Amino acid sequence: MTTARTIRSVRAFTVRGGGADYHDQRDDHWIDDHIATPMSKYPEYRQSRQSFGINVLGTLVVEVEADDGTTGFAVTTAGEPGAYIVERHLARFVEGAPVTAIERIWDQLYSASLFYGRKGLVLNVISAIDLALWDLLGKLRREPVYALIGGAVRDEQVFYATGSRPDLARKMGFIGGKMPVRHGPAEGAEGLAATVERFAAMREEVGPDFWLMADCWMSLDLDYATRLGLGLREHGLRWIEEALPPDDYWGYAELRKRLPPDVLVTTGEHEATRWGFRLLLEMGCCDLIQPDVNWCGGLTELLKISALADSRGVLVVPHGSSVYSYHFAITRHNSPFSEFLMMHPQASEVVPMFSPLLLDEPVPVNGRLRVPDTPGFGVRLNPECALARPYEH
Ligand SMILES: C[C@H](O)[C@H](O)CC(=O)C(=O)O
Ligand SMILES: [Mg+2]
Repeated sequence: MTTARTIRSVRAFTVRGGGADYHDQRDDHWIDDHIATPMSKYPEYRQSRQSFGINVLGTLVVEVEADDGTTGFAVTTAGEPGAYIVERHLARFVEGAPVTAIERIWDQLYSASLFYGRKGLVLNVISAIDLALWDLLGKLRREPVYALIGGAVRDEQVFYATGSRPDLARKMGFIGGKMPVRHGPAEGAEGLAATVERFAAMREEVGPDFWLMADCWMSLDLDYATRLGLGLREHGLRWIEEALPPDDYWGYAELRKRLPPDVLVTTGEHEATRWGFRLLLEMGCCDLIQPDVNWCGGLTELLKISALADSRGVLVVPHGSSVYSYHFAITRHNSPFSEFLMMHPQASEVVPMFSPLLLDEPVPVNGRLRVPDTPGFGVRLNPECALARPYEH
């Protein structure tokens, strides 16, 4: 009986180069080529996000082992600081607990770290522990995680693609393409015009019906976001994403009021917990929410966030997070499509999102994916990726 099993140990490893810290790429990658950020006001940090440290953390791998030797694991963006938090603080709430005590463990992880956590790195760590526990439970019960949380509501998931080439994404069968905005307010009217021109040219390439979105990665201000949203609307903008810093709930609510209803305002990938998303929903900040299951608190928390959104008729379109969100989205009526982040340097091929870290990581084919029935999340760690364990306890 699974309920008799307990957790013998939890271990925290770090690894560099892609994986969950998907911004940790080579320097010829589209994802680090002059993309607007909150640091773009400083010219020395404008060309490369790695120059200000977007990839400073690296990947955290959390492994949980049951008393029968079965192991589950999950990954997130947290690196060595995350490993420290697992091994020196949060391990005590996991080791010795029943493998089924996922809710109680989550509450202890969150409550015990409230004095220094609440969002960001600590919630990334809690997310990885939570996802590792779900992976372990699935392996012990020999069920895919999606079957543990209510089962699939559709046969397959459809995807839009994020990257520099929506024109190629359309040919690969994706339902839409999301492009990074490359110029922020510091680059003035010229930068805004360049974004509109690039979007207009892409619209010509993809035709009138293919979804085109703009990802602003927290880089704009309310006035600029309003002008950009109106400018891109002329070329069929479907949504403007993360236009403002995540704490500016008031700015998002105002942006939502200023833009016409056919331009969706979206955000959420850097938000965490049911309370953070409740604020976004109750303040009317956005039309759909985009939590990242590796950052928002894990699957246990995302199920709560999703129910909140569903009660208000709001879609939940998880930020790209590979198998960890596929098993969630396929079970939710209000998650009818998902994001796939194009991790090929030129966005010209479909490669696994957390490559090279995971083996058996599924990818969309012709823009759609059937979630495999393999137990847990159905992936294995690539033994060729050298893991370090900096804070063994
Ligand atoms: C493309 C964006 O700048 C970022 O790298 C990824 C992201 O925000 C998303 O996939 O959404
Ligand atoms: Mg985004």
